[in-house]
Formats: sequence, structure tokens, C-alpha cells
Amino acid sequence: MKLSEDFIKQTKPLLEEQWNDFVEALEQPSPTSIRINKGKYTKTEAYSEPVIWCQDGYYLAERPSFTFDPLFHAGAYYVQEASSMIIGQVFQQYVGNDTVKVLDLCAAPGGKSTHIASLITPDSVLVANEVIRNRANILSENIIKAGHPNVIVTNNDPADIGKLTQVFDVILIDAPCSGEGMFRKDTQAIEEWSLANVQLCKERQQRIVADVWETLCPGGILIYSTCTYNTHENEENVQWMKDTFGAEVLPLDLPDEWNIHGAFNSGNSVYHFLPHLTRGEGFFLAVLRKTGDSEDETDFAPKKSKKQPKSKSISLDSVYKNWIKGNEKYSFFERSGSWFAFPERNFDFFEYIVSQLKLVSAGIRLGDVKGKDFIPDHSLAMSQTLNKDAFTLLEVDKKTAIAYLRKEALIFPDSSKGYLLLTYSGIPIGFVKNIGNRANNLYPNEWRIRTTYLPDDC
Ligand SMILES: C[S@@+](CC[C@H](N)C(=O)[O-])C[C@H]1O[C@@H](n2cnc3c(N)ncnc32)[C@H](O)[C@@H]1O
Repeated sequence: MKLSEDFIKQTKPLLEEQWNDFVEALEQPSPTSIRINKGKYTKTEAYSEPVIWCQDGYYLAERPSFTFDPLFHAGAYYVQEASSMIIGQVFQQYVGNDTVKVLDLCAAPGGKSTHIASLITPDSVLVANEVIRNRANILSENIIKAGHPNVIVTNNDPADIGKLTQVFDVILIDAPCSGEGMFRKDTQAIEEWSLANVQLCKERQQRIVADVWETLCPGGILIYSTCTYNTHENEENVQWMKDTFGAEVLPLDLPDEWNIHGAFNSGNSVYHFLPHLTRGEGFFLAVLRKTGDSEDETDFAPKKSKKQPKSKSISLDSVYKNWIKGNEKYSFFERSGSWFAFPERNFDFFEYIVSQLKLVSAGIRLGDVKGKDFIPDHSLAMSQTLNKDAFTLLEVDKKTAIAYLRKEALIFPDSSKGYLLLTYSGIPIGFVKNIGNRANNLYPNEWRIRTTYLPDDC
């Protein structure tokens, strides 16, 4: 790996006698790791190498072709860089079972959002935001596949979100950065690196934090992370947050044997993942608390008389309400012919967010009404609250599952007519409508496997 002179000049003094080990580690292949989505998949016996700081994280001996694993598309696991799974420790140590409103501000493609969604209580809610539109769509796809009902995906600039005052108990800013920690995974990051870009990133990070600081509740937690090593974007920005906002830096209880490195040049409790010390990519993390007493929970109910979302007809109602488990805890609503469910406890909050921000997706999209038919949506198939008993299930083999995910035409002559929920290894992969001589493939067109290559077993 060819490191630039400027990078060496900046980084070597931070690492001192560890420099050679660090450079050697950069020459090693980067490990592959996944985080199991326990809400969907519990067969972890096949994975023998746990990521020690994350109870659902595992290393894989080699990188398989995820594209041709139906369980990947079904949201059974997320391919996530191991170091970044440390976010779970912050939630365990500072959130626990509290009911919280969380904002993941820079959320695409969704590694940390899907992780956070798996950690918060059902009464909590996560707003996963991404400013770049096409990345927001990828984020939404990954959120839908993970299947948590209490997530809202938005597509806003941090400045738009900053207009909401004291709304969130926890904000994660996984900031766009100079990406030094990604050098061995992404050679473009090496080419794009420069001292000028580090400075630019630092200023942008400060702007992003300043934009959303007001939306954090007093007593609330700001998690700040980057995938870079330098102190300008990390230690100096944390000090800047202390100086500018009076934020308090919170320590994490991390066992010594995890080898997570402390601050390079400040007295603050901040954390670096370094590739020669931990098995993962470079990552930086700090946890800060906004000072001031937390206030009573904000009431997001609209000021005018509260209108209850009503369904169009009773018969329709009885159909789709049966499609999710614990339906008494959900609000059901319609938008342009599509029906959705969102946890009732946070429905006012959802409506508030919709009135303020650009919505990409939220809750569970149940299906679309077409004439007398109610077509179940793929989001329902992916949902952890799906009531499987409401559908005819059809377990398929890998070949058929991959054909389905390629959106090919399928035939199931021995199965009943109507909507079938296909499963692979017992996990739903999506719906078809079986009309006898063929089955209409309802897999989302934009998500289909596009490659023409097919491995032998597919
Ligand atoms: C490090 S990545 C986030 C990774 C994500 N948290 C995950 O775990 O999958 C940073 C994100 O910030 C977004 N971003 C870029 N410029 C931004 C800006 N000015 N304000 C907010 N977000 C920005 C990028 O599009 C990118 O998706």
C-alpha cells in the first residue's frame, strides 16, 4: 500500500513505536464480518468466531458471495464492519431499556441504523436519515429488509433536522470523513486523501454537529464517530463540542483485552480502533452528553382535534389487520391506495416527523388495494411483526429462491392458488400470486439480483 508522505507525517507521530505494526496490518486482508438479525434468524451455531464487543457479530473465515445467499436478501444478517459494531456497547451502557427517540443522522447504507433498531425497545423509535437521495433509497431497502416496525427513514439535510427543537434522546453522527480507516478496503480512499481534505472534513463535521445540536434533548446523548485516525476530525472535534456546547464526554467501560486504544492527544475518554490491535477497520468513537436536566416527554399530538386514521371498509380492515402480530398496538393508515402500520405509541411522533421532514419510508407497508384485491407488500414479508399464519407458506430450495430474487417467472402447480409467502430455511423471502399456470413474482423490481452470472448451485 502506497501511503502519501503527508499521511505518514501526520499519523506516524500519533502511533510512535506502533507505527510499523500499523503499516504491516494495513497490508493484511480486511476481515469479513456479519451481524445476525436475531429478530429473524437464530441459527448461529455455524459461526464460531464472535466479535467480542458485539453479541450478534461474527467473523467469517472467508468472504462468501452474499448476492447468492437468499438469507442475505431476507435480512437474516447484515454484512457489517466489525469495529463499528461497538455502537451496541454505547446503547447497552447508556440507553439500556429506556424508551427513547433516536436519530441516526448520516445513516446510509444502514449498518448502524439496523443495529440500533435491534437494540432499542419496541416503544422506542428510530429516525434514520440520509441526505443523499439515492443513498437514502439504499438505506430504506436495508431498513425494510431488517424488518423493525419502529423506524422512519428520511432524506434531509442536517440543517432541516436542526429546526426540530429538543426532540431526540440519542443522536448518532457517523460523520462523513477522510476515511483513513478504510484504506485497506477502499483504495480510492487513499487516492482521495489529502491534508486539505482532512481540514474540509473537520469543518463539515463541525457544521453537521452544530446544525443538529438543538434537536438533542437536554440530558441526551450524542454519539460521534468517524472511520478515520487523525486527531483533527476526532479529538479536536470532541474538544470543540465541549468548548462550544458545554458537552460532557462520557467514558465507556471497555475491557482492556479488547485492545481498543484511547485518545491520541487529549485527556478525553474517546476510543480508536486500530487495525494492528483489533480485528477490524479503523474507527473512532466518542460519547457526549448534552448538559441540562431531561424534561418530561414531549407531546407530539397535533394541536387540533386528533383525527384517528380510519380504514376504508370493514372487510378490508379485517384482512390486513390480521397480517401482523399484536395488531392492537398499531395505527393503520392509508396513503394513495397503500396501507401502512406504525406502532401506535409513536404515531403522533411519526405524523410530526412527516409534517417536518422528507419521508422515504416508515413502519410496515402492508399492501396496495387494487379493485377488490389487496396485494401484500414486500415490506410486510420482511417485517418481524408479520403474522405468518395469515398466509399459505411455501418453503423453496436455493435454486428457486435465487430465481425468485432475480424476479424470474415461477410455477408452483402443486400449490394452492392465491398469495403464497415463499420461505427459505424458514425465513420469508417474499410473496408470489399463484394463478395456476404461473405465479406472479411480487419481488420489488428495483431490488432484484441483476447479474447474469450464476454459480453452479443456483
Ligand atoms: C460514514 S457514512 C455513514 C455510514 C452509516 N452510518 C452506516 O453505518 O452504514 C457517512 C454518510 O454521511 C453522508 N453525508 C455526506 N455528506 C453529508 C453532509 N454534509 N451532511 C450529512 N450527511 C452527509 C454520506 O452520504 C454517508 O452516507
